Amino acid sequence: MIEAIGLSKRYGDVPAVRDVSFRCEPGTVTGFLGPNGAGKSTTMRMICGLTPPTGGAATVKGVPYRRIANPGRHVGVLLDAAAQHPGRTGREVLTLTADLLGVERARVGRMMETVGLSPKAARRRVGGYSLGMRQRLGIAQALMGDPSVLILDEPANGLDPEGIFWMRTLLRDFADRGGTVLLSSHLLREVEAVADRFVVIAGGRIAAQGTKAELLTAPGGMVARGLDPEALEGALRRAGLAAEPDGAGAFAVRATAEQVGRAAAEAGVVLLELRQASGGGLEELFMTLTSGPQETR
Ligand SMILES: Nc1ncnc2c1ncn2[C@@H]1O[C@H](COP(=O)(O)OP(=O)(O)OP(=O)(O)O)[C@@H](O)[C@H]1O
Repeated sequence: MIEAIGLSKRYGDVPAVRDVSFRCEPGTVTGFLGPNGAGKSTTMRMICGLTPPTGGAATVKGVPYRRIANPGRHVGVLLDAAAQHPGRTGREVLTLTADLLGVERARVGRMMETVGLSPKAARRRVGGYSLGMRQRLGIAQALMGDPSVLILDEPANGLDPEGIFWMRTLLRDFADRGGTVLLSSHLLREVEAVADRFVVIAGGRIAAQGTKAELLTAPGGMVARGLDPEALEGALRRAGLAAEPDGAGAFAVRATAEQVGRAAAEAGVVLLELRQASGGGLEELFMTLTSGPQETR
């Protein structure tokens, strides 16, 4: 289980993460979604004790990560696959990891096989690896200690479609055996097929969270188009409804159809279109939730 409770992080004037709370339960894969710069990496680094939060707290298996003895035996972490030592071979990296965690070296070969790194590839220096190979190596490292929790930041980056399919299967199996998985991506389609729950972050804040069904039926995410867009925007704001231009002349509004309809009627604004943003599926909802201006203050 992973729990983030009101996590916040400021870098000087920049609030990178604001009051982020969510839970990842055993047996599930949680997709942590948001555009670049939304605050995913900062949140994951706080969960893993690498970045101190400005506010809030996080626990993994009930305790702060830094208090877990030999954490690699409980939590597999892959935060930056590109950060491997370029001069070591893949096998050396994994052997060092095994020694560090105190697991038998025989596991190195097994993990190479699990992630699809051939013995030939494992003899090569990491400096010559593609990003996809580094991701596979990073996942092998994360799995080395036979953890029950996996925290992976953009693990699909650099993987080809076959690699993404492989990773999906691996993470699904891991969760089906009772593991807890948190994986981030800026692309919905990379995680949509594997995640049980989604946490969507935009501008450092949680924009939505829940299962696919919950997200698609949740109030909010209406699309409204008015004869006079400015008048509609003013009417929505006066009614206290958050509205963001969708770039195509309409507004994404986090409210119910009734709230939007009443706000328009009270202001005498003619509505040309009013529908659930989720009519276009999760992809459209994700775009709506994350398409607002990424305010940084
Ligand atoms: N060490 C840092 N110092 C200053 N600002 C930072 C630092 N790390 C992150 N930020 C800022 O915090 C915000 C969130 O960044 P973060 O890397 O967490 O986002 P992200 O969702 O992981 O995006 P990406 O996928 O591009 O890494 C951004 O505005 C970023 O510029």
